Amino acid sequence: EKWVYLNGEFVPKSKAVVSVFDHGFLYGDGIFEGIRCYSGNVFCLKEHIVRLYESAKSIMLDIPLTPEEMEAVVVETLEKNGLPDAYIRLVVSRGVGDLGLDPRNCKQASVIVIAEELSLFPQRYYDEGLEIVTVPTRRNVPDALNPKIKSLNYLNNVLVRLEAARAGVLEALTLNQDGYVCEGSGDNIFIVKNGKIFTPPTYVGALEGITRNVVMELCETFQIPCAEVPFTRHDVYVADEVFLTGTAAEMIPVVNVDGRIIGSGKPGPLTAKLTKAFRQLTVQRGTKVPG
Ligand SMILES: Cc1ncc(COP(=O)(O)O)c(CNc2cccc(C(=O)O)c2)c1O
Repeated sequence: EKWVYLNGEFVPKSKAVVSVFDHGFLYGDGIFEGIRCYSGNVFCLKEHIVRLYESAKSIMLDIPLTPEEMEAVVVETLEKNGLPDAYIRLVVSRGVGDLGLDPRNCKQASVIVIAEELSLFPQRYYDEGLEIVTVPTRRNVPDALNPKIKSLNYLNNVLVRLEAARAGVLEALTLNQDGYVCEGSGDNIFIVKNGKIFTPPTYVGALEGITRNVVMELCETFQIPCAEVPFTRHDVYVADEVFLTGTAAEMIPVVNVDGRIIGSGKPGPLTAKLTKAFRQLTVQRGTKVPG
């Protein structure tokens, strides 16, 4: 049976429970990270931990572990479960309180680390490309809840994923309140046009994805011009290539958006080049799990 790290100890998966008075459950008052381990290498662990503690600071949530201790807990959870390839879900909630909203009544944050096998989209979509649609549900307004905070408030994302499912596709594109393209329900978007790459700036309302940042760094390495500029659905439709990025999704080509065939209708050459380089990085950059 798998082990889950729960508030300082490892418990069997079947016994990994939190209180109904946990404000992560009652109000979504908490933050999380999705991290991936490739052949014993926890990819970009430090970057994920930095984002976790920034999210915590932003919502004034005190994490009862130092970043170094948190990194060690992630590594230990992988070791304990003997998983060389895994998806890690790291959750920190405000913890147990009373039924009132006030977070000051929560004495101790809950810290949970889960390690599971995971593959998000079937392999053939990586080979052939995804079809996605734009959905009516807009992305959260940034000054209501900053999209750079990876919070447990994922109902907006869940509703987007529902609308994708109702449209018969696996992922959706969201717009912000001004009609600019934002991101998918759980991944960032990139478009390629005349050898240049574009991705929405986070102020449009997108999460600052770790994978997104790695791709932008790879563009620098390959001297491919890459800019964070707001763009619209029209720009997506007329792009030469489109792909999505995320820890769960990794890098996945998109070949059809709202019925418009993207470029040749096949995954594009720049997408392939960046994906190959990304794959090489996944076993190089990160923290090794001993044993
Ligand atoms: C809204 C959003 N945007 C972008 C990403 C990609 O960020 P990273 O490159 O740092 O992973 C995410 C994170 N991706 C994410 C989080 C939780 C669940 C799922 C799912 O698809 O089930 C996906 C996300 O939730």
